[in-house]
Amino acid sequence: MSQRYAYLGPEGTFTEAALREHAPGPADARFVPMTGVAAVLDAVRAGDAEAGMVPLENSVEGGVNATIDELVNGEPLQITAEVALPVEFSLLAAPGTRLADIKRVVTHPHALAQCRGWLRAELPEAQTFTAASTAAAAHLVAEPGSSYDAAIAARIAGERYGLAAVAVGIGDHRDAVTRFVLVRRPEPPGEPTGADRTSLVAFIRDDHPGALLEILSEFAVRGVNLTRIESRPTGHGLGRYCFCIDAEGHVREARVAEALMGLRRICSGLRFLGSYPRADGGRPELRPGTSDADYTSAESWLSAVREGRR
Ligand SMILES: O=C(O)C(=O)Cc1ccccc1
Repeated sequence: MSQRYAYLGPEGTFTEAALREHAPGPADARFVPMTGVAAVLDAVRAGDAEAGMVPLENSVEGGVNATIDELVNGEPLQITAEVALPVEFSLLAAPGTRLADIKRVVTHPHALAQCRGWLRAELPEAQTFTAASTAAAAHLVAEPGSSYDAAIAARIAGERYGLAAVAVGIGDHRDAVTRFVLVRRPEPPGEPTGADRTSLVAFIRDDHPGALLEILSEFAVRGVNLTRIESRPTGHGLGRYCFCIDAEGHVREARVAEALMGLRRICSGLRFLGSYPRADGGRPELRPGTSDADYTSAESWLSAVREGRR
């Protein structure tokens, strides 16, 4: 059966480029553009798509809240793959438009944040507006009688919507990288590759001194390195946060499994978001005593103690 991949559309988004990098066109795959992150995730939840690609975080601007909040609060989904993509932003407008003509610029909030310095220097008078994606912004600019003069998007979006590049490479950080994730309905995680990441959301049981330290300790004592930790409001009152965590390793590895069980005991809620191969291929540096073999040997020792075999 043909696999349907939903993605943050319309055609020409960076997310589409990430999806094409992940699934470079098995003949039977269908890529389905959606109008927003929530629509992508809902299509997967409803079974209208087998998988969905959405942006998760950027090396300059941090987490994409629309994605994170959906993964934290919506009906559970599981991350099964990630793609890290360098992004290059272009200023796109109707052919013949000069920089001096541009008064109203539209794009995705993350693109805006990453081109702020360039806009301040080159278009200090321009008003900025946001759209559901960079390609959605390009589409808006291309509409007849559009109220926007230019969009910030991938150059390919300009080609797709008949816009010309007024400026290219306008991001403030040349080496900006965006991380995209492929989500599916919950399923048993794949086998560890040795270079994996585990994502989860931890909810503190009650606000008390050291609550975050307790969460971190569950990883620290088992030698599990974290690659991201971000607090997000739970929506249940000021000062109430959950922690979105990415850790090195796989839930099928003992040290990660034990850390997760520790969190499960001390947190009011714990949402497993997936164990999947890292895009950068990074392998954890194992601390002494934290390998699967060390855990197995400790379990055997405990059994011996309990059975009086010492
Ligand atoms: O995929 C896109 O085009 C988006 O609009 C999301 C986005 C925005 C900025 C950088 C990477 C992805």
